[in-house]
Amino acid sequence: MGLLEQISGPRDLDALSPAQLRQLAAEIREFLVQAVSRTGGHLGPNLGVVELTLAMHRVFESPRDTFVFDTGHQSYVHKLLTGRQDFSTLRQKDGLAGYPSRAESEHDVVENSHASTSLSWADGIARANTVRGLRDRHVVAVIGDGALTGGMAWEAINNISAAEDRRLVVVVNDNGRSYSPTIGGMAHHLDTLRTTDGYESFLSWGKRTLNRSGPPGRFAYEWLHGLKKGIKDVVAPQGMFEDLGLKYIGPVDGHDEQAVERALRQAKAFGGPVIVHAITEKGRGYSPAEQDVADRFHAIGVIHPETGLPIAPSRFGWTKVFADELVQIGRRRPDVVAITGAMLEPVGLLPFSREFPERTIDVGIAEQHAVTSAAGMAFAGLHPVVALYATFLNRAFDQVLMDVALHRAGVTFVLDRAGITGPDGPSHHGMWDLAMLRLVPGLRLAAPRDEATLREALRTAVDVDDAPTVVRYPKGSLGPDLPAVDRLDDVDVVARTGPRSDAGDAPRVLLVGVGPMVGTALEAARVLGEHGVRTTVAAPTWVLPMPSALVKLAGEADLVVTVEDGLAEGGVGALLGERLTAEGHLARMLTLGLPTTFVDHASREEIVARYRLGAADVAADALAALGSLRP
Ligand SMILES: Cc1ncc(C[n+]2csc(CCOP(=O)(O)OP(=O)(O)O)c2C)c(N)n1
Ligand SMILES: CC(=O)[C@@H](O)[C@H](O)COP(=O)(O)O
Ligand SMILES: [Mg+2]
Repeated sequence: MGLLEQISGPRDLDALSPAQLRQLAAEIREFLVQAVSRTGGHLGPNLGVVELTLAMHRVFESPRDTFVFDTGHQSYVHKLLTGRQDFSTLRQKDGLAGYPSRAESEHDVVENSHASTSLSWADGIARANTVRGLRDRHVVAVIGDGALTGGMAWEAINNISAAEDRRLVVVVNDNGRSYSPTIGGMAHHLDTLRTTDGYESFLSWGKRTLNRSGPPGRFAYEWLHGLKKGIKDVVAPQGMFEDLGLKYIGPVDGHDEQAVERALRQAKAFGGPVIVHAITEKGRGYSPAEQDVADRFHAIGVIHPETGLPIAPSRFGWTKVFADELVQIGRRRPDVVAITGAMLEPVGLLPFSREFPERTIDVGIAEQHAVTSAAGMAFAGLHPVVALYATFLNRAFDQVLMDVALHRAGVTFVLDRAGITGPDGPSHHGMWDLAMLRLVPGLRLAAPRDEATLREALRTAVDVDDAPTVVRYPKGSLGPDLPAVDRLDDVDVVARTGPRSDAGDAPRVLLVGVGPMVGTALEAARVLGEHGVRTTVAAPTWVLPMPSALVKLAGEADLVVTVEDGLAEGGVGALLGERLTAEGHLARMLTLGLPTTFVDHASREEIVARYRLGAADVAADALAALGSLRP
């Protein structure tokens, strides 16, 4: 029996010797590689925090002491040490969540997975502990160097540093990378702290020299100490954290469990806010990850554990088409620049960055800054394309509204992973974008249904220079093109099914598919046609503002059914309903989409089935609604 199987909770770690802890770390790495290669997940980040997490659980006493993992994608080791060793259903329906989950364990607290929030959470918890007189409880926040580029982290540090009595330990897990290497002044500062080789070797040279010349006198030690302080200011300008009032311990080798323990014990004893700077390596101990220059296996699909090669082909067809079209636009338009929030490759900007490195801007995990900075670039004559995952635009709503839209800035937002995303769970579904963005005056939004409309929408979007434009599309593979059979102004009709339009009094249904749900609408229309229902399938690419042609078409139908993979309340269907009512049409409507709830992790197909968004269910609901329409 291995050591890992004997760990049912953190206190089982207490009796282990340093040698046993090293063995346990090796077992955990082997477990992670085997388990995550079967399900997919955040392998690289977790391989990097094995010793760190072991040390945290030995020095502190979770759940009495609170652990907050920034983003939470690096919490697998924590799960293993807190009674969750069945990873067979990781990120699958009803299985283990890919992030901390309060439903799973009392050891999990923050499950939001949007980066850079951990220090605010930790500040709040520690403040509450102080107010409630719980002076012996500690809060430990683990934040990556990437998450540390986010504005919220600095708002929190500003508060934490002013609170001398707060029992708060900030562990900076510094692997030098977000997905790709972390950028900016903050990253540079950490880099400087990390590369104190000159300083450390000078010090050990000093110690060796003194030792060789016999037992050192007091003077020699004072000389060494003075020298140490002097050089440290020159070689390792660690002043920033300390100038802010935070005690700084480090840098410490994050893969030396005993060294991390020592640093954490020191931090615990200090009694006020402390930063422990740990240097780690993403993907540590698994050579395919260590050698992966792109992202060190940040988030993988199913792979062969021996080789690290993917088992399924690439899943991101929409992203690839965007990537290709943007390069073509970039060749024609020298004013077009691309902005990413630390996700160059996942959002498809790698090809653009290779061809136009000077026109590619990685702002770090800083979506709010990305948006307002884009407004500035638009003002100064550029056309920025801000490429984000849809869910991460949520936090920059105010900037879209007040900086871009109010100033009529020509900025294009490309929202990947819009709608249902799947295994990353509630925080990652990009399901709020349509309901949120419809409130922005002047904003135009396209939800392309296939490759051709994605390319066309992007070209149209970058031509708009006096308003925000948005192109949103889902995660996953791209189906075949769905050409129009007719076009009414700017609304495509992609099918007409059922009896001919002059055939008696057969009911007329308008099915409206939004983006990837056009395929679903087409299939549902085929079923309705077989039931003798005259069905028109409309596929408006530009859904905001609401196209008048769509309102007109809807006004002529007996039943209007809208299908989208965003919120039903407040989405495109709801907006169409409002417009119809405002214009005096009393069409019967079914607005199908996601309920206003947090949608758990599961595959896209399972979520579609759960919320009755598959073609068979759409058709059945439409037929039921028609039944209730009959006199
Ligand atoms: C607001 C927000 N933007 C983007 C992301 C996507 N994202 C997830 S992890 C990650 C990189 C995090 O880097 P770091 O904090 O250094 O952790 P590491 O993966 O290196 O351990 C990014 C950009 C996110 N989770 N939240
Ligand atoms: C964005 C984020 O947090 C990622 O770590 C996520 O898990 C990756 O998901 P994709 O597989 O959709 O890129
Ligand atoms: Mg990092």
